Amino acid sequence: MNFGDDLIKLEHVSFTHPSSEDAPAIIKDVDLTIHRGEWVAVVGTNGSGKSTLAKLIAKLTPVSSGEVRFNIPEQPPIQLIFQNPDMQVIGETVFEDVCFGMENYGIAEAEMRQRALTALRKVGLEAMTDSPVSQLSGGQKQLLSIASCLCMNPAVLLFDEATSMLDPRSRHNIVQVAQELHGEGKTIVWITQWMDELAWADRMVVLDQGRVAYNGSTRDFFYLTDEQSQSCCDRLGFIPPYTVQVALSLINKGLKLASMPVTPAELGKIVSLHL
Ligand SMILES: Nc1ncnc2c1ncn2[C@@H]1O[C@H](COP(=O)(O)OP(=O)(O)OP(=O)(O)O)[C@@H](O)[C@H]1O
Repeated sequence: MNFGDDLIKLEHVSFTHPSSEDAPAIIKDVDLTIHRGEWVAVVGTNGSGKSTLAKLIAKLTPVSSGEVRFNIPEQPPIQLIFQNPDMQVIGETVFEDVCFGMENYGIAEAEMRQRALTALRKVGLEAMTDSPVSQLSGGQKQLLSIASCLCMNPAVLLFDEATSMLDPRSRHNIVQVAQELHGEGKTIVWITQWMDELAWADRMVVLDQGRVAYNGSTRDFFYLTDEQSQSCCDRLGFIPPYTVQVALSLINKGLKLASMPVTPAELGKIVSLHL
């Protein structure tokens, strides 16, 4: 797949928290480019620096050294959807909250209403449009903060483990919304701990103790092996998604697969060739 311009470029970015300057850097010498229209997944274990990297990419946190460069004419350039919705929910009612960011950008009332209702419908919150935010569950607040970001129509949507509080149906729904937006040309940065969420990414980046340990295709991450028959996924100690586990088990049983599946649909297609 071909992608457009370089939208965001991180060059030798490092970050040390100002409160613990003697401690090792949290982000270490990261070089990373995000292209227009790309879906980049970022994975890493707890504490590997994913949320810190997200805030550096969105320029919400200043780098300690290096540079983050934007080549994004649109306004707003980027919206970060946090892991914890309490970081983002501001309004008294659902409708007020979803309109808050748009008000700051001076969007006309009628358009604001239309964008708000469309975003609330997309995330499945339209029935709660007039509800007080205080009556929302944690997961519903997360859906609300996703809706608030969607209706800002940024060039880049950066989801920082945004589905971690959601039930499986809502999570599936949000992945579908992101897929639709990606299909329309939006750039997506998707930070996750769920290996099955990598299936939709054009490229994945693995963060290990603040460093980029892998930057490439998901297929190569799971299937490309070294002389010791270890994949990058094995070496870094991740457990591959169910689809890849099934494919590897078929290969171990001697089946020659026509190609290496990452999504369940790809696996289904390959297995059907052997029936
Ligand atoms: N305010 C702070 N002061 C000092 N260190 C911090 C601060 N906030 C985070 N850290 C440290 O930075 C490191 C990276 O944290 P970060 O939240 O970016 O990781 P993460 O990969 O997003 O983790 P998780 O998956 O658990 O959310 C951790 O070791 C954490 O302890």
